[in-house]
Amino acid sequence: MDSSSSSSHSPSAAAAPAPDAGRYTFSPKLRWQPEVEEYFAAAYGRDRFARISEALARPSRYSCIRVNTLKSSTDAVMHKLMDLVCENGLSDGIYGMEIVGGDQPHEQSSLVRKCPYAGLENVLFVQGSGPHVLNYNSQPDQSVKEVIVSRKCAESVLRGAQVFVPGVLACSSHVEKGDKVAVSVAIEQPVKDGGWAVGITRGTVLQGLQSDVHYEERNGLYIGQGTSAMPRSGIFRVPHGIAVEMTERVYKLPSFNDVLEGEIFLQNLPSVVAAHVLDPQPGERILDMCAAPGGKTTAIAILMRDKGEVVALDRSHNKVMDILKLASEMDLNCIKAYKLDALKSVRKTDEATNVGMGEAIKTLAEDSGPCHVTVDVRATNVNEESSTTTVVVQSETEQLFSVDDKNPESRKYVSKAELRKNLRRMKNGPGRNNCSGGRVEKSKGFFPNSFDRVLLDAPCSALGLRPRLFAGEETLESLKTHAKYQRRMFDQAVKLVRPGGVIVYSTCTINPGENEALVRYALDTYKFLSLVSQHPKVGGPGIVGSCELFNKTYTEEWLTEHEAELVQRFDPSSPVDTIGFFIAKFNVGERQV
Ligand SMILES: C[S@@+](CC[C@H](N)C(=O)[O-])C[C@H]1O[C@@H](n2cnc3c(N)ncnc32)[C@H](O)[C@@H]1O
Repeated sequence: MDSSSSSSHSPSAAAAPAPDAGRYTFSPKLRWQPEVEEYFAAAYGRDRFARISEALARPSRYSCIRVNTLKSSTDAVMHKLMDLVCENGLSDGIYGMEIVGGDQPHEQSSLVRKCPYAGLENVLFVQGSGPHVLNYNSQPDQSVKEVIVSRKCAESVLRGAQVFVPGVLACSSHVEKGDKVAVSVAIEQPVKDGGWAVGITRGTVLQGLQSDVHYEERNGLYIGQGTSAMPRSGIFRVPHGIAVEMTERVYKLPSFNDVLEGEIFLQNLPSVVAAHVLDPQPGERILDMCAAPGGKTTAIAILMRDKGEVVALDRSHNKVMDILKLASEMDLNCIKAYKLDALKSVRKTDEATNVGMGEAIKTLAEDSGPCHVTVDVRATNVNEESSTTTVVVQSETEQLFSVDDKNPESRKYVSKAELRKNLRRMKNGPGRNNCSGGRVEKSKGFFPNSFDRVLLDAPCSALGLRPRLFAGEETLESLKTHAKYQRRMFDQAVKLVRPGGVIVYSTCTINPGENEALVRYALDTYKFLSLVSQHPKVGGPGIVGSCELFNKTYTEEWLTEHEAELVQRFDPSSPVDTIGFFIAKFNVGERQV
């Protein structure tokens, strides 16, 4: 759609102080629902919450890289990355630009460095930089062409992406392929009758920086400068593709696309820490309840030296495919990924493991007359927890059949080659994945007490992810809904872990209702759980006490001083400069029957 309306960008209360003519810095103000702001201010104190809010609106100034130590060493990867930084220009533009505040350019040699925290020797940091001052006035007589992008698009660009076609909201009238364009972001603003609106329709024509009556509103919201990859008409006509190749960015982070694939994984530091805190041991059986895209799953498998079993669940088919793809890239064989709603991950004990299989075999035996039935669980696709159980049955006449336990009547001839393949799988372990050609296995769930350790990296409000340019979509009500969902998931985790086992609970949100209040619920509900200390410890303590807000219509219990010291809370405004994240670790004692 190519609207001919001129810019109607709504007034922005998020505007920064007026910049020098043509020089722009990035200084967005993160907006919250007033009731949520009130609640967080009660939890953190107003000043600390303001600092957190400010930090959330910009990206971390470094990239964290986890090394696949089964394929390479941290030292070897460090040297390769240093070479890449120097030779291939991963550091393009990290130097030589004016930086606002104290974050000055680094020496090339210190761009890649080892993570300084004990226990995280498999982690490297690659330095980025910003915020940089943007200057559009190199040719003052020429009017500057502009592109305004959506908030989601801008958040990706701040993390290093290009501007893709669907992300463009508005553009100057005569943009041609190859033109230099200034890129800014349209962020939701409060509207008179309540709620929020972006106030700009896709296809809007912009009048140029100086002549556009609204250009002042975009102060503080410029994210960089780029070269248009197509004319304006294309940007609003084609469905996908790069619209603008960024050449100058307000924050610069080196790009790792297709770099050392399988050897490294770009991952937030707290996520790496969460996998280490779980402390998985080779040979154990681990459950990763909400696993996609598999960042923590693969970290766990590597810590186990690919020995044992990591069961990775996600409710989305495509996301399970992502896990399997990542496991395959990293050459990890101990990961088994299934599509399953984690809220239904406990299988009832009265469903005996092999009922389906037994029935299937009986039916077949009765049907085929006397036969010699061989069921080698390891040699076949048999999976007690899978809904596509396949049993290979060998009759006296050496014929091989597979029987689906959902449909015992069904018999399918299985070639000897297939059986040999299965035997090979038995020898080589469970296989890199349980899907081929896009097929993902579903699971019926797992029996109680069947895992040594469980990681519940819960779906959450994600209010710790950064950069985040708007937070008004979350209300107190929606925050409560996340918390209820997490409790139900935690209930499942408690059933699945064996006595003597471990549960690690984590989220990427700063919301105490999904963090400390979950821990309170866990400890008050399950007396056999104990909160334990964590290694490595990088984050700070949890939040102590409780809150009562809005005439006691909103109350929440958090932690005691002692408990707060045992959890890890990653504050985005701390010098560690990570996303907002929370980790709690529980030891599981004997249940009282
Ligand atoms: C925080 S992300 C997990 C990130 C992952 N642990 C990692 O480190 O790469 C949460 C995931 O939970 C999944 N999810 C949400 N509800 C679920 C459910 N009921 N059962 C299983 N997975 C669920 C989402 O699809 C999403 O991939």
